[in-house]
Amino acid sequence: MPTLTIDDLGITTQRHGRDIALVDGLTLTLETGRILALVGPSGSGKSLTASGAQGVLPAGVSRRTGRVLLDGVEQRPSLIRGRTIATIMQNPRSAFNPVKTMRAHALETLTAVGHRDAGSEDTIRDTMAEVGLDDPARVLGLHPFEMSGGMLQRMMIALALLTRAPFLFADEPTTDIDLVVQARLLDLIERVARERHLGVLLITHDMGVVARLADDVHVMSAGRIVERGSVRAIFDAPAHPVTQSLIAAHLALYVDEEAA
Ligand SMILES: Nc1ncnc2c1ncn2[C@@H]1O[C@H](COP(=O)(O)OP(=O)(O)OP(=O)(O)O)[C@@H](O)[C@H]1O
Repeated sequence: MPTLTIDDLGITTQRHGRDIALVDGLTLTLETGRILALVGPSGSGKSLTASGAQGVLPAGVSRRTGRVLLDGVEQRPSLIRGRTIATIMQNPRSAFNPVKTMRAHALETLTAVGHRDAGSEDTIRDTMAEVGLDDPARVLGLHPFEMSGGMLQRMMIALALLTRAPFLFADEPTTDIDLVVQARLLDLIERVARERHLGVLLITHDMGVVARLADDVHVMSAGRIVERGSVRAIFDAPAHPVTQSLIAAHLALYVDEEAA
């Protein structure tokens, strides 16, 4: 079973001339066919972990340590991006080029990963249908501004699937989307991940999403993983105070919703 390991990742920034650790000695392993949720409070380093593993850090931060291994063999981050790891991001609207159609985006994705051929248009349409986009032929001609956030997020999932990458990083994939559409998109991500046997790193601060989708959970706090376990073990017996407070916040919300 293919595995992807992020080994000893360390990311820093400079403040007042000194190095500050944002991610510190982080190691985790994804397996195909399993969904690993990386949870933690805002600012704990979840997004930097995902971007650092792919070598696409924002300005002002740098990777000091760390390797990415595929089945135990070290990989260059620039070579695994797209080919080994596909990504779904938080704000689909900002992920698309506003002047390009969905067809142009899809063809660009296939070209980038070396899968473009005579059957490309059929493959694209089939994949769009797989993620629930009705009338793919029409949608292929649309620009981002002609589509809803939910449609764009489905298209982003379709682009991720077109790469045929065995691993998927989903960073707060439904944060900017309304609640009903959110639930459908989460179900979709779970369905395609299970059907295609993907190894998923699901970044979220929402324990409801974790309970719904994940197999395993790693909890981050201040740049480190402070607790690891199966979803059941984490919910049944959370050991670290950060895990306990994430679960308490989730249960409080749940009780409020029940009362409303
Ligand atoms: N470009 C940057 N320059 C300096 N510090 C940064 C930069 N990007 C992120 N940080 C800091 O790194 C820490 C981790 O950020 P990160 O975005 O990974 O957190 P997160 O756990 O994903 O949070 P959220 O749930 O809010 O997205 C935060 O303290 C953040 O302020």
